[in-house]
Amino acid sequence: MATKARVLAAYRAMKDLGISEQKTKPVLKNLLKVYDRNWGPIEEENYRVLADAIFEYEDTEVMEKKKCQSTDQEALEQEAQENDELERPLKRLRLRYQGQEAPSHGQPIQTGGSSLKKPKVEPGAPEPLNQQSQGMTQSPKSNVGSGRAGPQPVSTPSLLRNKGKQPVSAQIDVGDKVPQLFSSPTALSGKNMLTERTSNALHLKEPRAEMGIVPVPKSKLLIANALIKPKDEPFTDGMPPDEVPLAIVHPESLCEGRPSNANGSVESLHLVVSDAECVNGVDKCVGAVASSGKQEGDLEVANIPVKSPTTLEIAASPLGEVKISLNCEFALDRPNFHVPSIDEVMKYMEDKCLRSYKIIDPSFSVTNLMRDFCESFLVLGNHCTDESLEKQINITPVVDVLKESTLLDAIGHGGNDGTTSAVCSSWNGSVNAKCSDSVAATHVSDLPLALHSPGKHMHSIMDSVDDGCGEKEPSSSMDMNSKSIVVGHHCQLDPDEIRRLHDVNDITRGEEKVKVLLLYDSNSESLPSFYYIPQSVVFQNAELNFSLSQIGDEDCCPTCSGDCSPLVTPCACTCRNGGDFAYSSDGLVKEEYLEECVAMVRNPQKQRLMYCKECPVERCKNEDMLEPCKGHLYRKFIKECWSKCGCSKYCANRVVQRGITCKLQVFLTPEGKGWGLRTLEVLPKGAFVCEYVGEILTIMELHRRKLQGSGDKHSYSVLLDADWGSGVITSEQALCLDATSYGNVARFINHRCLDANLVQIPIEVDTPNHMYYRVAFFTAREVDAFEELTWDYGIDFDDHDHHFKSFDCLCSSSFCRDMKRSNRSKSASISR
Ligand SMILES: C[S@@+](CC[C@H](N)C(=O)[O-])C[C@H]1O[C@@H](n2cnc3c(N)ncnc32)[C@H](O)[C@@H]1O
Repeated sequence: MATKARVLAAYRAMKDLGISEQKTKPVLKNLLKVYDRNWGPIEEENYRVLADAIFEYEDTEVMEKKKCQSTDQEALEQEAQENDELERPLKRLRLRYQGQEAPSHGQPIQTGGSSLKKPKVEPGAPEPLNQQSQGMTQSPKSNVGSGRAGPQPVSTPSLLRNKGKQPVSAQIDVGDKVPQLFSSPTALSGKNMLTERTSNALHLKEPRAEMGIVPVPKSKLLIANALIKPKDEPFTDGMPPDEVPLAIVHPESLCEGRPSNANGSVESLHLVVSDAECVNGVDKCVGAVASSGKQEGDLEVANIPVKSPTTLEIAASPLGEVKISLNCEFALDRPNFHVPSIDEVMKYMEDKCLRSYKIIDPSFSVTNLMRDFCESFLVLGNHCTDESLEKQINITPVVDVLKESTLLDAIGHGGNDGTTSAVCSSWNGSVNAKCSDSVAATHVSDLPLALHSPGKHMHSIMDSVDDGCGEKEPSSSMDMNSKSIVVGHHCQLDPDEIRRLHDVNDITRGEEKVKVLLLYDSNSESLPSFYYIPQSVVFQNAELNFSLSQIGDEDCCPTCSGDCSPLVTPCACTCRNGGDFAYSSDGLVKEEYLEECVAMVRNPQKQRLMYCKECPVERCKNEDMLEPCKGHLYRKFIKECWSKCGCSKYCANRVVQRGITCKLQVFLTPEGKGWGLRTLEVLPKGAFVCEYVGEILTIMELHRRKLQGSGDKHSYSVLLDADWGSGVITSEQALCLDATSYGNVARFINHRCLDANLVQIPIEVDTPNHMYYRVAFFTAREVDAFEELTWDYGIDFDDHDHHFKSFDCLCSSSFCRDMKRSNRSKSASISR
């Protein structure tokens, strides 16, 4: 790009941030000097460096003015500190580009006349003490605010503005055990299969010493981290003293001699780290409570003293519930305090972040920041990846905590999407953000995993939610003050129930490259029990040879390399596809190929049926009185390249084996077909959707299972009969896929007569013997986002002995074979 165009683009970017060209010009000039006219670092991240430098410049100007006005020592000290801070971002910037696009060193950075010395960077040189202590805030959470994983070129808020104060962010240590502060009586008897506690308890690490902050012994810190219930808040009036809400320790019972103030509600919140006497008192009492037993699965509390009088509390459970609670008690000192709307607060915070913390990322939002915060907690707590939790957490503003139902909605019944997160603010100045991962989201819905009333003396806000175990505490037992802690208890579940607990955010439980969502609401029937498997597995005696030796050179292309598709002469694999590639370069089944496959299924004239001499299906039914074969549809195969071929995994002739790539969702069909599968994005014609995965069985075994009766309402089997009729097939060779107990998303695809939007194509990957092949579904036409995906099961609705349990077809296709059948029988009965 020409320099002029680059300059104009930079002006434009700054203008978008409300920075005038006049302000931008001198700073840009200087930055170009600093970077030796190298635009790369300046243009990066939407001119972040430039914006940062302009802000720095403005700050410097303000400081210069201050310097002129202020003469006393204090002002000078402050300036020194601010100068130090000011240098740091630039130092980081410079360090970042050192050795690559290195700006010329040794030049002073001129920002609009104010000369900023470039800090000397000496490798290995110790950093000044205050910088060290600030560096300590650069735990993973330092990046959480910006929602970025990597190091940030722009100073984080805590680095710039938390001048010498105790760090806001807690250091979370995983694996290091500390005693849990709160417990419930049920912990003693609790047999909780799901919440077996591991050593990865989340807790706070003692902050390292900072300038001006006296290190607090760990025991005292733990006390400061204790959740203390405000003494007499309206909802607890009349509550017997022993009815202490779960995880809330009444301060008066803990800190004797510590008086409450006039309104009785503030004093207890004032937990100052250095308040040794009370702290000790609390320590003992809390210790006593803790030793009474820890409820596995409880939320564990990490309470971070921000700076009195504000307390940040984080509660997390091994099930992945994370709750953040911020108590801004100074609000209580103000009689005119009103509860602002969460939207208002978010907006205000975003402006503040923009102004004060110089977060200029246009996608920055406080909600995201909180979500990232919770996500980080879950990541550290679960030892899982960010990716696996990515965007699972929803923050839902809920303001009116005085309405029980609203709060319950926010916490327990967070909405139809199954999420349970909430941000609540209350009249007493506490703000809660709660989020839970998928299991938690599921268990507050109607699925079996549910909350269990912890007993008479302990109440959680969730007690009023039907726990799914038949226990429902009256809502009067609910203590609204306990909202800062929500503790989940779980029923004992049998393995079958556990299987039912599908992760609403990804029913594949990470088995696929993409997540498959479950649209679940509390009115939904439960998802049938099954284990998600991404690839078919062989059951017992199914005769299936996966050995490499059976794949001869004629069945693969060992001499190919890279991608087979650009080859002029089709390779051995593609020869098997009629001498041409079945897939286009973008992975779609080629039009002609697809049309042929579709016609074979849809068009009766083009349908070719093959008849077995001794049909295995009939043999299953009655070997002694063998019925003639009813015919099997001839299908066109696609042969994909495979590991024994010389080409790479990214060869265009490998589509199905790469797995699902589109966004899918399992949902409850409104017509009454049960669960179904739909796409969340537009799919072009010929796109691979998914493979039908299940247990590879002999059809004898399928028949046996059918006779045994699984009790399942639905059937989940597919015959692998595309090559039957070519000779005598033994009972061991006649195979099918059964996805009843083990399967993938395909088990949710419902049937549609004739004009279904998916077509089934048999795929040969690693087994040249067509007794086994993969069953892949491709779109027969372009499919709209949110359209249900269907395929024609090929059911003859007149045949009641079909391997599929008969059902009344609700496909609503105008070609519906079942409808025609029922019309036929209706007209037959009329004519009789
Ligand atoms: C492979 S499963 C599909 C998923 C199933 N709906 C579920 O909830 O798990 C096949 C079963 O779904 C139901 N089904 C599929 N297509 C249907 C249709 N067009 N009309 C009525 N029921 C259908 C039948 O009970 C059938 O046995």
